[in-house]
Formats: sequence, C-alpha cells, structure tokens
Amino acid sequence: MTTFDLIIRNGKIVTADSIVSGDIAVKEGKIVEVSADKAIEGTAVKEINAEGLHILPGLIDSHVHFNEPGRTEWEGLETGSRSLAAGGATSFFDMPLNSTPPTINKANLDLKKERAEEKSIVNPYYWGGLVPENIADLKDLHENGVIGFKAFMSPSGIADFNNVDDESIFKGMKEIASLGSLLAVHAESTVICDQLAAEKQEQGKTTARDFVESRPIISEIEAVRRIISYAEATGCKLHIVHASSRKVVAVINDAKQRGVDITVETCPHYLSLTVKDLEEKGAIAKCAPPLRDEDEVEDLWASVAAGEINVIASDHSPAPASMKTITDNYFEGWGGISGAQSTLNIMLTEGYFKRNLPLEKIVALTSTNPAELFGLETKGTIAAGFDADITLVDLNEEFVLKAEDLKYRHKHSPYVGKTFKGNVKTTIVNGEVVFTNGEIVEK
Ligand SMILES: NC(=O)N[C@H]1NC(=O)NC1=O
Ligand SMILES: [Zn+2]
Repeated sequence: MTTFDLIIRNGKIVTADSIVSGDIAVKEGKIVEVSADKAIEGTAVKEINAEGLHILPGLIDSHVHFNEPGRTEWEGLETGSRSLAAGGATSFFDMPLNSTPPTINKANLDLKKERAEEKSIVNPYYWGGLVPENIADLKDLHENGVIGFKAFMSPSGIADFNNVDDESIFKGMKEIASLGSLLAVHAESTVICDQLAAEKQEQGKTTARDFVESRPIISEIEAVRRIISYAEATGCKLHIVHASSRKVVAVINDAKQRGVDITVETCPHYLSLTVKDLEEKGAIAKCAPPLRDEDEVEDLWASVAAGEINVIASDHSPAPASMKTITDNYFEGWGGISGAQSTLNIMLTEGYFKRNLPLEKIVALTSTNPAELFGLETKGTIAAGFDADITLVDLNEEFVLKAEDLKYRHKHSPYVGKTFKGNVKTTIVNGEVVFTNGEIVEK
C-alpha cells in the first residue's frame, strides 16, 4: 500500500475550473494524487479531515512591500510572510522598493534573497526595479530570476527609488522586451498629481476629499494610455498594478482588444473601501491611487465579474502607526494600506457572499492567473504534479477582525472591526502545515 506524507480527506476541492469533493495526497512537497468522489487508498504520516471545508490552491500575492532589508521596522519578511500564511497565501512577490537598498541590481537582490530564505515561512519571489539609473542592470536581474520589473511613473515616496521619466521608460522597456520579461507599472501622472496637489495645498485644502481629488482617475488613465503607447512601440509586455476604477480598466481592455500584451491588477481595498473610509479611518486607509467613491467600487466589481481583471493582489504597504496617525492634513502620512492578511476574506465576504462571485473565479484571480502570468509552472492549482501549496477554508465561519489577530509588525489595518464570512483554517506550504487554528506552526 502506498504511503504518503499527507492526505487531506473529504474536502471540496476548488480550482479555476471546478469544485469537486475528494481527497488530496502529498509526498515530498508535491501533490501526487487528487481523487474526485472516492477515497485515496493508502496511509500517510499525517491526515487532515477537511469535512465541511473548501480546499483552495494557496494564494499567490503578486504585490507586497515587506521592506526588508533596510526598513524592517516597517514590516519585514518574517512578520509579512506570517500574515500571508494566516490569510491563506503561500507565495508572494516582493516589490523592489521600500526595502533599502532597493532591488535594482544583483547584489541588492542577493541581499533580499538571503534574508527571505532565512525568514519567510511562505515561498518568496522578487520583482526587480526599473529606475532611470539601472538600465544596465536589468539583464543581470532577469538572469537571476526576478519575476519581472516594476517602475513608478510618479514619485514613489521612497528617496532611493526614482520614478522613470519618458526617456528612461522607453529605454527600459526596449531592454525588458529584448529580455522577454515584463514590466509592472504604477501608473499615475506626475504632471497631473503634482500640479493638483500643489494647488490644493496652496489653498490650504487638505481634507481626505482634497487628497483624493489631487489624484483623480484621469491621472491614472493618462499614465496608462502613455505607457500603452510605449508598449506598442517597444513590444514590452505590460502589467498595470492597482487600477482603482473600471474607467482605467476600460483603457487596458481596449489595448487588449488591439492585441497589446497587457494585464491588470486591482486590490481588495479598491473593492471594499471608499473615500468615506479614508475620512473616518484617516491615514490607515490612505493609498495611491486613492480610494474612490461607492459607485466606482460597484463598477470595479462588475469589471471583476466580466473577467476584465487578471489578478487580485494586496499591495500590502505597511508603515509604523506614527506614520499613519495624521488626521488634519491628508497630504501627510504614509500612503500604503496594510491588507495582506485579508485578501481572501475580502474576496469571500464582499465577492462570493455579497455579489455571487464564483469561488472558481476567486481562485483564478488570486492563484491560477498569477501563476500562469508570471511563469510559476508548478503553482496555482490543485492537481497531481503541482506543489502542495494549499489553503483550507471554512466558508461558514463568521468573525470580526481584531487587531490582535493580525500577524503584521504593526497591528493596524482598515479592516479591523469588519465582520468577515469565510475564514482560513489551515495553510500548507510545500506540503508542510505553516498555519492552523489561528496560530503559526513554529518550526
Ligand atoms: N512605495 C509604496 O509602497 N507605495 C505604495 N503605496 C501605495 O499606496 N501605493 C503604492 O504604490
Ligand atoms: Zn505597491
């Protein structure tokens, strides 16, 4: 009789295509057998009874800022990866900035890899940065395994990570195209945002609404249109991160129809929070692009339902509470939301339960699509031969998120106090249980 390392029995196995009742067998970190409607024969070192639970491929969070090395006091790979595990994520792609030195050359990438291999309890992957100064380093970064490159079209908020100008982005995109890699872009217009922000502040207009109005949707649209024209000129594959509005997605959709190689991400906060939350919660709910109004949130859900969004990622961009306490001048205070632990909770509560978004679509957006788009060939689904990155979810469990539930270094989040339906019970990374019943499993 076959012996396995792990058998998960009697769960509802969710993939991007289907939901089936069955068992999963794991050996040496890999899924070796998936059985639908019948028991797997054999024994295992460990068995998990998943009766009443849904079994999802672990989330792949393609957009986090864990800030290590160099700004570990803001988050760090240990606390960041623990929060992901608690939220059902089994892999992340760390952004090149907020860590210092930023990931803009091989030496800096090596520093981050070394830390991540030591500290992360989920699978780490890395974005390389594209800044005006590092075109000559892109090849080396690519050859050392970065997922792709990330550039800012507007100031990043971080002194050692410059935004690209039109000249450097054109050169960079030509190089990235020749490498066969891809560019992820933070697309907001510097001209529009800087001008509006200066006007607002000169007039002493610094409320939440003023901040939001200084970064309007048209600023995203303008930047997206411009970067698409560069993509068409260079053949560089594009990924637009954190689109905040369906109006931005529409521009990307048009480009897709024309055959441009482009994909788009949105984040749980644009699907669940509004300007009202920014007014009420202060800088805890501040991000760029900013939160929009209720009708935009509904339109963005329609966009998700219509299949216009490729990826949902958290854009977890944490900071200490002291940088998130501003209430009178919304141009001050760190822009970045702590949300990595809550992505699946938002998608289940606001998507599956509130708006009938099928579980299969949630799996596609949070796991299967990022795996396929970014070349993780053995991840993103539950099937024999794939890595045993698995999340067990109780769809019936309701809970109110408490600050002490958060595994972040700084236990604040705009979702504290929110009632969620659907909770992560167990997270398995490469066949090992890393989180169960609310606790990280210590090695
Ligand atoms: N530097 C950084 O993390 N910026 C992020 N924060 C945010 O709200 N949007 C971003 O791009
Ligand atoms: Zn980001």
